[in-house]
Amino acid sequence: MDYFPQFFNFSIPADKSHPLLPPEIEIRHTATKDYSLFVVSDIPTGTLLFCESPLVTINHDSTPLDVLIQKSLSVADPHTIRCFYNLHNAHHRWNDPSYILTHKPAIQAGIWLTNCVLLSPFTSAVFNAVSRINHSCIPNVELEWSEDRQLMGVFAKRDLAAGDEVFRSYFEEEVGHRLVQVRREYLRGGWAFECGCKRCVNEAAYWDWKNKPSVPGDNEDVEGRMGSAD
Ligand SMILES: C[S@@+](CC[C@H](N)C(=O)[O-])C[C@H]1O[C@@H](n2cnc3c(N)ncnc32)[C@H](O)[C@@H]1O
Repeated sequence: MDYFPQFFNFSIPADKSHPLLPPEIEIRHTATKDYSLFVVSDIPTGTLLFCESPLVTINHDSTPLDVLIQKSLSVADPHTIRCFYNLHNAHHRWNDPSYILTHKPAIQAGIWLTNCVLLSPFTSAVFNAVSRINHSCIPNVELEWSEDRQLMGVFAKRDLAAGDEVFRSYFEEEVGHRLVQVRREYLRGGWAFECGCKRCVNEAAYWDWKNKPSVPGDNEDVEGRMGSAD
């Protein structure tokens, strides 16, 4: 089955409610990162926030990525296709439905690379609600894939307070131990965005301050901010 512009409604999820999320979790628009998930009540460490099955899954072999995506979408139902095209695309900006007819593979690959999660060394997937979770170098949730149930669980890694934004880490733990410059380069290269998490902003400010010739009385701001977290 192929898809046409009339399948798409460009109204990304309405603020607050999302069909896959429990009432304790809301989707909201943010000033700098487009959409994001927030908790509306206190949630203790280890709690399962929600779980979700994949929207689209790909088994990787030597076939080019765009061909694999096209193949998976060709058997997807219209609702899945609409959800897929509503996801964020950090690699390929577009907002004109007719654009899809000429730039389809690039748009699909852009959405895939912006949102995909590895389920195993040879399988990746894109999820509808999990895709709205932004990255932080101090994540407060973690993902756990259940192969038996074919479900992705989102678990609180720390105690969450009502109003907290939900963040996961887009990279392996060892990258999280590296300097801000390395972490940002990793996300720029692989994910096409400049990390604006509080840890990166604070650490980058520290390095800016450390690398510039010292001026008396110039450093209170940075030293004061270094202790805060997401
Ligand atoms: C998987 S999506 C996350 C949800 C996305 N904000 C949305 O509106 O659907 C990844 C995109 O979110 C944004 N993003 C996620 N974490 C970010 C961060 N720490 N700093 C800046 N932008 C971030 C980037 O545009 C990135 O390409």
